[in-house]
Amino acid sequence: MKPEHLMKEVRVQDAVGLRLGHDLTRIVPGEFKGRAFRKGHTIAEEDIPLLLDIGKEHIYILDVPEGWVHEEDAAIRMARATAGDYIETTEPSEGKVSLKSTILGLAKIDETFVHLANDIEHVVFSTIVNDAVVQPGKALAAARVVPLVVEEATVSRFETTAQQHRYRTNGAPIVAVKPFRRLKAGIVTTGGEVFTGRIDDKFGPVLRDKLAALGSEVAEQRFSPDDTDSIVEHIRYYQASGVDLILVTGGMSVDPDDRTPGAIKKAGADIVSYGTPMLPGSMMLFGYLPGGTPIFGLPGAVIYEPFTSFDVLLPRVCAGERIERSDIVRLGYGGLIK
Ligand SMILES: Nc1nc2c(c(=O)[nH]1)N[C@H]1C(S)=C(S)[C@@H](COP(=O)(O)OP(=O)(O)OC[C@H]3O[C@@H](n4cnc5c(N)ncnc54)[C@H](O)[C@@H]3O)O[C@H]1N2
Ligand code: MOO
Repeated sequence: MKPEHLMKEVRVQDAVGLRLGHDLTRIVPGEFKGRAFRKGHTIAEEDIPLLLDIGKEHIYILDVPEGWVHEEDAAIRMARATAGDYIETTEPSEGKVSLKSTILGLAKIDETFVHLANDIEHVVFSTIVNDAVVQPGKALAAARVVPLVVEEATVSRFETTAQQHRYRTNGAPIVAVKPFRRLKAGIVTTGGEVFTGRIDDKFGPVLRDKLAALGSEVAEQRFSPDDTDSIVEHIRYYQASGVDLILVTGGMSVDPDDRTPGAIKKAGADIVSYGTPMLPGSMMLFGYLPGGTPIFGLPGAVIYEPFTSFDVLLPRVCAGERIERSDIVRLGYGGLIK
């Protein structure tokens, strides 16, 4: 049985008093795109001109038989099967249900599931990318099916795929948001030109803004000449003062005065990676100090470029994720920003 045989087609002029089988969309370029009539709306005499304006000479009156699922019910079930922590689902509109964040946090989306789901014929499960920073109200995913009604098997296959995913991953979320922790960061700003006051420091304000945007803060900023032992001393000071995160700025590339990577190593850090296959931000270093405090070596580009490898890794650190070398290796693909 084809879906079109499940629906009764009625001329709009004959539809007064009947209930609409699905949302009807109106598009006026530059002005409006949205729902003009809601599913279930009882058609009145005065609706007929607008129905004709949006190109409807006939409408569907729907009677969904056993074994078939209306697009709205399908979308609701798909959203329910995938929504995890800090996600709210919208009412269906034009057959679509969105999964929106209720908080500021890190988007967690399982890419493997998304591909498996969209391999089911008629399923549309569209998401943003994993590990993006999301604001409250931001949609992470939207679910719908293509025809107005689908076979029950389509929806139940989607639900089973979601269940199997949970089983396979020990309950990992399909679409969820991880809240950020409130971290206190200590900054060590290197560079003789800043230390001696030849130029004004630009790293402090940039890092304060980036941390504040994620709900964290700078506890203190200390300045150091390009001297390994001095940098190590500042790192140790922050370790003793118990900050959650240490950011060492400048001196990350190839000049003889670039001491930062050596100093971070000398402070005892386990270096996850010096070098990040993203541009800009390729000279970034990331590691963990004994005791587990994450430490970044930040290249000069962070004060100039709005989006670098630091903007990819900082949110993950704020969300409490442990960064492995494989996470950094994967940044190369799609990592050429500029
Ligand atoms: N021959 C090569 N040159 C460069 C390489 C390379 O691999 N080979 N890498 C490039 C990349 S990528 C970057 S990023 C930059 C900068 O690296 P550094 O982290 O070593 O930056 P610095 O040399 O310390 O400073 C560069 C520039 O930025 C100014 N600066 C630094 N800190 C501050 C501050 N706190 N406030 C204001 N301005 C600051 C500094 O005065 C310099 O003008 O290297 C590329 N070059
Ligand atoms: O480390 Mo640099 O940030 O690639 O410009």
